[in-house]
Amino acid sequence: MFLDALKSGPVRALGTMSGTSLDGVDAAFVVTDGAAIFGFGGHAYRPYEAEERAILHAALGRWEGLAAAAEIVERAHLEILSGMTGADLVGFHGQTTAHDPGGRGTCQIGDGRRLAHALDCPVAWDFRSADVAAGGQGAPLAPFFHHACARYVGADAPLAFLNLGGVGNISWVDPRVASPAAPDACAAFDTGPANAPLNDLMRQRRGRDLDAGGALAAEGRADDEVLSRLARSNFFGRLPPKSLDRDEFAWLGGAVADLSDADAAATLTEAVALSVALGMDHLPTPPERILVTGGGRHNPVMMAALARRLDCPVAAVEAVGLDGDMLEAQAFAYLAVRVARGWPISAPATTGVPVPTGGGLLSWPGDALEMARRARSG
Ligand SMILES: Nc1ncnc2c1ncn2[C@@H]1O[C@H](COP(=O)(O)OP(=O)(O)OP(=O)(O)O)[C@@H](O)[C@H]1O
Ligand SMILES: CC(=O)N[C@H]1[C@@H]2OC[C@@H](O2)[C@@H](O)[C@@H]1O[C@H](C)C(=O)O
Repeated sequence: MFLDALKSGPVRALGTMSGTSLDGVDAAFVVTDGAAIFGFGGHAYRPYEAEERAILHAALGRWEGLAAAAEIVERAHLEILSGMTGADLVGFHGQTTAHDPGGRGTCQIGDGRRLAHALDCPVAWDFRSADVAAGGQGAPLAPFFHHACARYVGADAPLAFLNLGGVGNISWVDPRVASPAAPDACAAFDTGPANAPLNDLMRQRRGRDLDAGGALAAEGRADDEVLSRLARSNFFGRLPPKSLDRDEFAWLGGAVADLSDADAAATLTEAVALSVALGMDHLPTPPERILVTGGGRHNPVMMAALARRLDCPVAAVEAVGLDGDMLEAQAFAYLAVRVARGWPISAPATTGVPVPTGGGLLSWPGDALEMARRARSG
């Protein structure tokens, strides 16, 4: 069985990600023992349909009344995962609808017990709640995986992974340190807004999901006043660890309201690079280079702005043979194995949790039956 396989070495873990940009579900295999990565496997993507996306959008910022959204998340995951056979364990990220680690906590939807039952496979899920309950930010959680990636690709000096999804986050990792939970192995934080404000602008003004290829931003000029206002935001002066809710920089939408479509897109694109640049001083040492992952790396205007504003080389993660469309799904495959082993998935320098902390729930195929039996008898 799975636990025996885990004792004897690497397993095939299948991770999923449904991120803040709400475009769809990514799923990807990683072969790992929860420490080292031994290889990557197949992957798949299941976009949310327009109707599903509308319901998920309406769920953002909400803490209750989320049954319809949770059902969509579970159904979409079930569809994609049932077509991917051979997993020993699934790492189900679910969907964050609201995130306020210093206040109400974090709201994660999607029930891993149902998936475990339907897929007949153990499922690790609800990765963030325990970290928040222990006083951490609950995010970012990818740093331990990024650390393993740096070792997998043979890096021999500190480098940084910059994820540009809806929100931006950066992991500084030192591959010379063996354990990701060691104090000097990783440092991470959310950098600020990434594609979320730009996507929202495109939806409102152009009825599109994104500024494909940065085409609209390329026609415009970034507005210095809006960028200066952004730079004055308290968020950038705050020391890490720190994490963001998707819509914490939603005011940017109002700030560009009087600009032309192209200038507004150019400003929101430049805002991403500016936010990252403002975070660089918070890294322990200058990284050898920054490897960009997530959808933002497909936007050449955003990538050019980063290259212009940062003092170190910037490249997409493909430069070291990784897959930037799947890295987050792979992260939750890797973290699932750590959850199953009872190993930490976060540390003081990644989420601000007081000590390296495990977390995540592990559900087995029988758990949903037990849950239903209890509900009937109770
Ligand atoms: N070809 C492209 N041109 C411009 N932007 C793109 C392109 N492809 C993707 N993007 C941007 O990347 C976004 C998706 O990024 P990604 O899948 O990394 O986000 P996510 O995982 O949902 O978010 P997060 O990492 O914040 O949870 C899209 O919504 C879009 O804004
Ligand atoms: C609360 C939450 O879901 N945060 C996400 C979000 O999307 C990007 C950024 O904000 C990051 O903090 C995190 O996801 C990545 C995968 C992480 O935990 O590393």
